[in-house]
Amino acid sequence: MAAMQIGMIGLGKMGGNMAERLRRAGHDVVGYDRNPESSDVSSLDELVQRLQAPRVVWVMVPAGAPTRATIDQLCEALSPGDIVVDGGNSHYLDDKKHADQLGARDIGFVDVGVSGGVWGLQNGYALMVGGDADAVGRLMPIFESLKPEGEDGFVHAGTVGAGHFAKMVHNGIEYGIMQAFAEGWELLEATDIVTDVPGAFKSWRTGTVIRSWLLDLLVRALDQDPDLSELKGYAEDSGEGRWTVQAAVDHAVPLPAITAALYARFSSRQEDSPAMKMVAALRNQFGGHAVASVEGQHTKGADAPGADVTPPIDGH
Ligand SMILES: NC(=O)C1=CN([C@@H]2O[C@H](COP(=O)(O)OP(=O)(O)OC[C@H]3O[C@@H](n4cnc5c(N)ncnc54)[C@H](O)[C@@H]3O)[C@@H](O)[C@H]2O)C=CC1
Ligand SMILES: O=C(CO)[C@H](O)[C@H](O)COP(=O)(O)O
Repeated sequence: MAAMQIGMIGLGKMGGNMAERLRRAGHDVVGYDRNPESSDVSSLDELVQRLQAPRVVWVMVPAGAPTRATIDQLCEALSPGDIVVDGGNSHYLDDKKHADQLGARDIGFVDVGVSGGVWGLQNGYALMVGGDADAVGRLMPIFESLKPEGEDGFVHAGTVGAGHFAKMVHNGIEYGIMQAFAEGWELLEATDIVTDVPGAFKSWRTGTVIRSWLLDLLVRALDQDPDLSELKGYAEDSGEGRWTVQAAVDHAVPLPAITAALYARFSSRQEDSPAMKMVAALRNQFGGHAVASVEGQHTKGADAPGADVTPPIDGH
């Protein structure tokens, strides 16, 4: 596979390792990051000057405003025949705008959904590519070096936007799988029935229907902190999950599992649940059911006749 020259913008957890994987494969990589400590050049303009035309520049910065600003700058600095690759987790609807903006100057655009996280340097990166066949063909030596060894780990998913749409759905699935593992773990931990919870997860790594890399990573996390006591039950999201749900609404496709997983993250960020306060207040209003006060005590409803503590639920 022919060695190429490529500019990499954004040398963080992803771009830094991707640049290193490309260098190990023999490519000439010039990296630019706004953080001078990790950058090979002092500005985006210097990066462009260091590259020989026709240039390839891979953008690997946070999605949204940083990616848009970088593509605006590249549109000014690059020349006809060059190609810009957006490998960040950008919204798929941004891709058409970027392709049109760059295309007006005869600069090509390819969107790539990248998966592999901080393990990609050693394992390779799965790539989901959107763009026209000529541009994608020119980039194949780069893709071949980034992807994992073997047949899988690469798809030319369609025209511009298809790469990021595929990655968005991938991440939606990621939300659902993680949530299912997390809920299973909570149930096992909440009961005394299985006495070796980490052992149960370990045993599932081989031969089971649910063996997977996420399961391997779950086992690794429990090895490091067996009951996750060092963590708070708080999970951020960076956009892909909500965009998956938004796309599902736009196309009237039911995604109950992925949607629930997204909402579970929102719930994790609440110290208390305003909605559940209202549910408690309404139960108290109509049924005189006990509520938990902010002091943590169960109290009777002030005006409800005969309000008392809810009896235990008999599940059988
Ligand atoms: N971390 C992950 O597991 C994955 C991340 N991604 C996506 O890859 C992109 C990069 O993510 P990470 O490397 O994890 O983030 P990061 O925060 O580790 O790195 C981002 C880098 O971009 C630099 N940067 C930000 N704005 C810049 C600008 N205008 N010009 C030059 N450099 C700039 C920052 O200084 C930083 O070094 C994001 O779009 C992210 O959503 C995609 C797949 C997996
Ligand atoms: O793309 C990824 C993994 O495939 C990134 O790690 C992404 O940040 C995960 O999404 P979120 O931050 O919403 O959990």
